[in-house]
Amino acid sequence: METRGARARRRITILGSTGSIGESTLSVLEHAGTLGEADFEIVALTANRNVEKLAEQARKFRPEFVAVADASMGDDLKAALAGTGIETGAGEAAVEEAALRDADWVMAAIVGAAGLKPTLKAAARGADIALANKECLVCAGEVVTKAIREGGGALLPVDSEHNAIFQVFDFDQPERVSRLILTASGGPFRTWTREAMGEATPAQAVAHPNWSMGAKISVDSATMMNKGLELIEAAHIFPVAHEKIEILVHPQSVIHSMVEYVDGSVLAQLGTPDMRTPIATTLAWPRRTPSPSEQLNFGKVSKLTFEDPDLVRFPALRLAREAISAGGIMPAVLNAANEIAVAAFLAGGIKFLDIAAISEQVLERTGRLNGPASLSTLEEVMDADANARAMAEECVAARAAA
Ligand SMILES: NC(=O)C1=CN([C@@H]2O[C@H](COP(=O)(O)OP(=O)(O)OC[C@H]3O[C@@H](n4cnc5c(N)ncnc54)[C@H](OP(=O)(O)O)[C@@H]3O)[C@@H](O)[C@H]2O)C=CC1
Ligand SMILES: CC(=O)[C@@H](O)[C@H](O)COP(=O)(O)O
Ligand SMILES: [Mn+2]
Repeated sequence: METRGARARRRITILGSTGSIGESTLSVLEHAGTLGEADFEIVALTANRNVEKLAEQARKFRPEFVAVADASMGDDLKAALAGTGIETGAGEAAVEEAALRDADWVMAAIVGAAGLKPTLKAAARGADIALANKECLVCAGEVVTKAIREGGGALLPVDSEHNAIFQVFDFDQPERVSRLILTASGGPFRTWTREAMGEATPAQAVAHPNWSMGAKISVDSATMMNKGLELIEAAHIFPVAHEKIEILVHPQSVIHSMVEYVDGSVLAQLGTPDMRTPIATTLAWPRRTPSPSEQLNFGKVSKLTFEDPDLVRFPALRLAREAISAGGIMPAVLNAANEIAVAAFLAGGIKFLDIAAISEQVLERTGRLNGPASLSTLEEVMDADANARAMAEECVAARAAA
C-alpha cells in the first residue's frame, strides 16, 4: 500500500460495481473523499452486462481497468470508453483479472456463486475482502475462509447482520459468547398467509419494506431464504456453532444483530437501514469514516418489536438449518437450487412457493445420492453447484409443463 504523509492511500476494486452494493460503495467513497477523510484510487470496476452504468462509473472514478463478465458485451464496453485510456476486458477471465490487480481492499459484491472465483483470486493474493457476496461463503465457506487466511488479508463482513456482530464480537474470548442473534425484517410477506403467498408476484416479492436491494436478495428476503443463507454465512465468519445462532424477526430493521455473552449481557449494533453504514465500517476498520447514511432518529422509530420466526410459512429457514446440520455439499446445493428457482420465479416461470419447494426437492435428491462428507476443494464445490443447478432446472421445467 502506497502512503502519503501519515495517511494510507487505499487502492480499491469493486467486483459488481453496477449493483446496489457497488453503487453504495462508490457513494461512501465519494462522500469520504469529498470530506478529505479518505485518500483512495480505484483500481478496477466490474459488471455482468450493464455497460452503460459501468462506463459512466469509469468516466467519473477513473479506474485503471474495467471488465464485464458477459463476453458478448466486450466490444460495447471498449467503444463506450474509447479515448479515455481506461483498459477494458470481457468474459469471466477478465473479471478474475480485475480481482488480481493490486488493490488492497476489494468489495466482493457480485450476486450469487458467480462471485466465488473472483473473490478467491483477490483473497489468495492477500487483499482485504469486504464481503457482501454471502453466496460464496454459503457454497464454499471453508475454501473462502482458508484462502483469506492464507493470503493474509482480512475478512470484513459487509452483510448488515454480520457487520453488526463483527462490531461487538469479542474475538479474544469466543467461548464466552452464548448466542448470536440474527435479526430479520420478516420481508414483504411477514404477515401474509401461505395461501396469499402462493399468488405473490415478482413485483410484490422485490418490494422490501425497509431495504433497497438487488432483485435476487430481495426475493430471498421474501422467502426468508436470505436469513437461512445468513445463518450459514455467520457460522463461517464467527467461531460459534450454528446451534448457537438464532433468528429473531424484528420488523423495523433498526437492530442489525446482537451478541449475547455468558454473563447475560447482550451487545447490539443499531442504525438506519442503509448499507452505506456497514460499507463505511469495512472501509475504515478498525477506525471510523463518515457515511452519507441518515442518522437514526429514535423518536421517529418510536418502538422496536420482536417475533419468533414461523418455520411453517417460511420453510426456507428450516431448509438452511437442515443443510448446515448435514454439512458437506448440502449448503452449496441449497444455494445453487435457490439461485435457479429465484431466477425462474423472477422470469415468471414458477410460483413464489415453488422456490422453497424446489430447493427442498433438490436437497432431498442430493441427500439420497450421498455427496462427500466435507467440502475442501473448489472443484468439489463447483461439481455440487453444477449438479444442483441441473436438478433445479429439471424441477422448474417439470412445473412449467404441469
Ligand atoms: N443489496 C444489499 O443491500 C445487500 C446485498 N448483499 C449481497 O451482496 C451481493 C450483491 O447484491 P446486490 O448489490 O443487491 O445485487 P445487484 O443485483 O444489485 O448487483 C449485482 C452485481 O453483480 C453483477 N453480476 C451479476 N451477475 C454476474 C455474473 N454472472 N458475473 C459477474 N458479475 C455479475 C451485476 O452486474 P450487472 O449490473 O451488469 O447485472 C452487478 O454489478 C449479493 O450477494 C447480496 O446477497 C448483502 C447484504 C445487503
Ligand atoms: C441489508 C441486508 O443485510 C439484507 O440482507 C437484509 O438483512 C435483508 O432483510 P431481511 O432481514 O428481510 O432478510
Ligand atoms: Mn443481511
